[in-house]
This record gives sequence, structure tokens and C-alpha cells, in this order.
Amino acid sequence: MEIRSTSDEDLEVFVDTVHAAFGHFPETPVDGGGLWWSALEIDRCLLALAADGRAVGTAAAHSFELTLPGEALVPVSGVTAVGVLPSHRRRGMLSAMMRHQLAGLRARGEFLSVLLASEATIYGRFGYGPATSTAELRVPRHRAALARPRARRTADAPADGSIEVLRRDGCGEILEEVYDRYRRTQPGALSRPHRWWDLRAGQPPISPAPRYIAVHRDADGLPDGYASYSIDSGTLTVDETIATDDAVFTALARYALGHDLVSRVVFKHVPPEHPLRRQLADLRAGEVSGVMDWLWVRLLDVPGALTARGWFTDGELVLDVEDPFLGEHARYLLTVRDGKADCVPTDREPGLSLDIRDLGSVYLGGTAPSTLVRAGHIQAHQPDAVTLADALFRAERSPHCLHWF
Ligand SMILES: CC(=O)SCCNC(=O)CCNC(=O)[C@H](O)C(C)(C)COP(=O)(O)OP(=O)(O)OC[C@H]1O[C@@H](n2cnc3c(N)ncnc32)[C@H](O)[C@@H]1OP(=O)(O)O
Repeated sequence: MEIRSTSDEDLEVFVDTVHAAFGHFPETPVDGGGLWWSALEIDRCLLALAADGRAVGTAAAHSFELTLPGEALVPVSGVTAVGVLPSHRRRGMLSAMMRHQLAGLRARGEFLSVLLASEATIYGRFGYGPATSTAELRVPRHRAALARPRARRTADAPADGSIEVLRRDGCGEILEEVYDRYRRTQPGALSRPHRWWDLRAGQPPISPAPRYIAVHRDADGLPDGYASYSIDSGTLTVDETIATDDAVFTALARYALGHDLVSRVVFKHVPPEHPLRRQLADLRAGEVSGVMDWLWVRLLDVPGALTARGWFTDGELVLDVEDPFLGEHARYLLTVRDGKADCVPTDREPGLSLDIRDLGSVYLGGTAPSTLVRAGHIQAHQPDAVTLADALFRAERSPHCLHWF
């Protein structure tokens, strides 16, 4: 087997191979664009070739920016389009491509790689851990009243602005600008490169699917949030609600929940613990369903990754980190002072011993280390190390990612 990078002339075979691996036929181009694969960076794609030279496996990487806790923006590779033809599976092709790709990412100086997994059983062995979750919140309209806010200044204070209804086709620049502002302060969010909006490559509201967009504007008329939605058989489905603050989210949710000729509102891609459920007068009216892992994170350089994010509690913790796939094992002293971390090799006794995939899961603050201790995946050598790790790794708010790639 050979693994090689691709160039422009390989695009067709790459796209054909990945579609055959997933068992789909390539979509028909819409106005020359709008296809997921049009956003591929061809020099970042890999083909695995069988002994006879035929392409049998694929993997690709997008160049994104990821927002870490503390509003740190770092480059990451978004691994995607991973596939092996059904005729060539379980012979180690994926493992070989992962090894090749991770080495390449390190050679680029990247310390993090991320992906969305088609199946949750595939990527742990390669050192990826599930770091964010997503869910749908379903609200029947007859139980959609919002409670009166109990705090004086709250997210439910009416946002001082207005909502305008536009069609997707007329407002691409607004969506791009608002999304970009939102993602810079949301831990776990990925950038959406301009090319994606230009090519309409992705899922709604990036893709060409027809959508209405409720655009929220502040008191000065500047867009600061949007909800992209469609209505079918009495269900209003919101693809994504992007808001630069909580009051704007509430205003957009109030708009969706107040829509006439609708019996149910489904908010897709919300964090499972979204405050909107708490804003409903009837706590049981908001049904959280379809909870699933979304962004998987892989650390490629532990000190690089740990010193890049922001921290909110001071402390000192020794982490003993095993990376079975890359055959690495090291012990680090993590020292956090005034929001910044120092991370150096040490031979001190560890507080926690953990697999690199579990470090990926706790890295963005979306999974408490104590949960993985209780699950039997992280070993705690001192009881207070767990309490300290929980305090150290938390983020300013739950990490969340809703970009599909
Ligand atoms: C980020 C993304 O793009 S997600 C998309 C992933 N792709 C798909 O789901 C498309 C359909 N599936 C496929 O193309 C293939 O089955 C792949 C890519 C998932 C696996 O490719 P293979 O070449 O068969 O994997 P490979 O032989 O290297 O297997 C490596 C290990 O993973 C395991 N494994 C592979 N696929 C799966 C799976 N779907 N579920 C559970 N375990 C799996 C193998 O059993 C093997 O385990 P071992 O190391 O304990 O022996």
C-alpha cells in the first residue's frame, strides 16, 4: 500500500473514492458550487493506493481556527473525508492513513487536530477524544411561554434591537460576518473560511438550500445574530441560532417560538445544557433529544496545547500522559498562574494518569476530569487531584461547535 498527497488532477478520483466508501453517489452540482467537496484543500488530501495502483482510501484536512477557552484562537486541522472502499476494509488502511496524516500535521507545527466522527467507535484508538456535544431542543408551541426573568439584568431583558426576515440568498455577507464575530468568543467554535461561504459548501445556512433568516440587529441597526430556519408540516426547524450575546439569542428564540401556523419548534445544534430550557415557564416543555458527540480533539503536542488555552483557576497538577497510537509516554507539570499555564516535563509523582484521548476530551472544558475518573478511564493518584483538575480544566462556558465539515 502507498499513501500519497493529491493535486488538482486527483480531485475526481478522490471524490469518487470517498463517495464509494460512504456508499453515496456524488451530488449533482448546483450552479457550479454548493458541494461539500468544493471546499477541499486538494494539497491537504491523501489517497491510499492498493498494490495495483488503484485508489482505495481517502483522508483530507481543512485549515480552520479553533477558539480555545480564554478566547485563544489557534490553527487546527479539521480531518474529514476519511474512507476506505468496502472491498479493502480491515486491512489496516485507515490506521496507516491516520499515522501518515498525524505525522504530517506535526510537521506543519500544529498541536491540535479535530474531526467529526461518523461512528463513535473509530477514532479513540488514534488518540481523539469527544470534546463537545450537540443536541436538539424541541418545544411544542402551546407550551412555549417564557418565564418572567428573576434577575434584574438578565439574558431575557429584551435585546434593544429589531428582527428582519430575509431569504438566505440575500444575506450571505451578514451571516458570514455575524458567525465570525460569534465564533471568536465561543470556546469550541471553528472558523468558517470565506471560501466556504463563497462556494456555499456545507450545510444550511451555508449550502444553497432555501432558508429564511431572521436577522437580529442592535439599536444602531448592526446585525448581531441570526436564526436560519424552514417550516415543514407545522414544524419550524432552526438550523442554527448564532447570537453574539444571550439577550440576542433570547430575542431570536422568542421570534421562532412565536411564529404563527407552527405547532412545534426544533432548535438544532444547541448545547445539551442550553439556558433556553430554563427560560421556558414550563421546564418540562423543552425536550432535549438527539444528544451526541460533535467535535473530537486530538493533542499532537501536550505542552503546546496546554499553554495555548486560557485558564481560570490557579494550581499545579502533574499529568502522566500515555499516547499508545504514537507510542509516546511523558509526564508533565502543569502550573497555572493568572490565566496562563506553564507545562514542562517532570519526574514528580503524578496526580492523574491518562490516555491522550481523555486529555482531548477534557481539554476544552466540556468534560469534567472527575467524570472520566468515575468512568474508570482516568486514574487519580490523590483524591484532591481530581477536584483540582475539575477546577483547572473548566472553561468560561461550555464549549460548543456547530460547524459541519
Ligand atoms: C472524520 C471522518 O471522515 S469520519 C468518516 C469515517 N468513514 C466512514 O465512516 C466511511 C465508511 N467506513 C470506512 O470507510 C472504513 O470502514 C473506515 C475508514 C472507518 C475504517 O477503515 P479500515 O481500513 O477498515 O480500518 P483499519 O483496518 O485500519 O482498522 C483499524 C482499527 O479500527 C477498527 N475499526 C475500523 N473501522 C471501524 C468501525 N467502523 N467501527 C469500529 N472499529 C473499526 C478495526 O477493527 C481496527 O481495530 P484494531 O486496531 O483493534 O484491529
